[in-house]
Amino acid sequence: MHKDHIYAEPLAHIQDFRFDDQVADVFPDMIQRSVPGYQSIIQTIGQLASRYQQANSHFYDLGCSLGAASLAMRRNISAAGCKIIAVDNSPAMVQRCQRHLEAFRSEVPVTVLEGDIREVAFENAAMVVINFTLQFLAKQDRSPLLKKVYQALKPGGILVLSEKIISAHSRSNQLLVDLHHDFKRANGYSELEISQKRTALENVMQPDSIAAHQQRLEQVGFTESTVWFQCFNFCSMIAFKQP
Ligand SMILES: C[S@@+](CC[C@H](N)C(=O)[O-])C[C@H]1O[C@@H](n2cnc3c(N)ncnc32)[C@H](O)[C@@H]1O
Ligand SMILES: O=C(O)C(=O)C[C@]1(C(=O)O)C=C[C@@H](O)C=C1
Repeated sequence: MHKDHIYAEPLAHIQDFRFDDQVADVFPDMIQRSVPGYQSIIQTIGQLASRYQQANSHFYDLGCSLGAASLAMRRNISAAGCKIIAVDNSPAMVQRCQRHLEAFRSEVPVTVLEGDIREVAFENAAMVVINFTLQFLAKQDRSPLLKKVYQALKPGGILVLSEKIISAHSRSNQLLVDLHHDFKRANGYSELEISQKRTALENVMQPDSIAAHQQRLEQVGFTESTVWFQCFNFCSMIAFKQP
């Protein structure tokens, strides 16, 4: 696995963070060392696919990167006529995702689409995963996407939404950010790497609070949702469409 050294040397100009070839090459190492609980979240997505699968339905992985969530779902789907659709708008990610999925054999078909999740049409879904991707959309684009997801879900279907979050209170927010930075230090990132990446993400990633997520989910039709995972300022929620 290629190690992430992208922000290790001082950069004269820190560009906005992009999911380009350089990031795609080190992505498994980067996300593992940056997101507390990432592996548990991926594993649980597999468990949820097993529980919420319905025959003849679609499973979407929106902002799939290298396809970790698609792989976890694929390993756990046994119902007939199911199909996974993984979407990402980064050509660097889509290329590698395709190769990654081809490296393992499975009966469950996966289609990898290069496209913008705001523009792709969804239907007949038993499960939709948006794992650390909604945070990269402009705030005004978040509700329309979630509304489209709600409408595409079959009765009894679920959305898994994982996000970096902010806390409404400044003292708790600062603590969660500090604990996250400690996590990064413990995983070998230097102060320079932490601060340069923070600057790179500043304009491209706008986290919401858990309350804002819950309110938005309710507004688009999800009458029930729950936080099933939180570690520091990272969380994962499940929203249910009534059976
Ligand atoms: C943090 S990564 C997601 C990680 C991945 N879901 C996983 O679990 O390993 C965010 C991904 O969302 C993609 N992305 C961001 N905005 C997008 C959009 N509007 N349409 C499609 N993909 C998008 C990026 O290219 C990137 O690969
Ligand atoms: O490194 C951070 O501080 C992050 O916010 C991690 C985060 C994310 O939450 O999506 C940001 C960009 C990378 O794609 C991987 C993970």
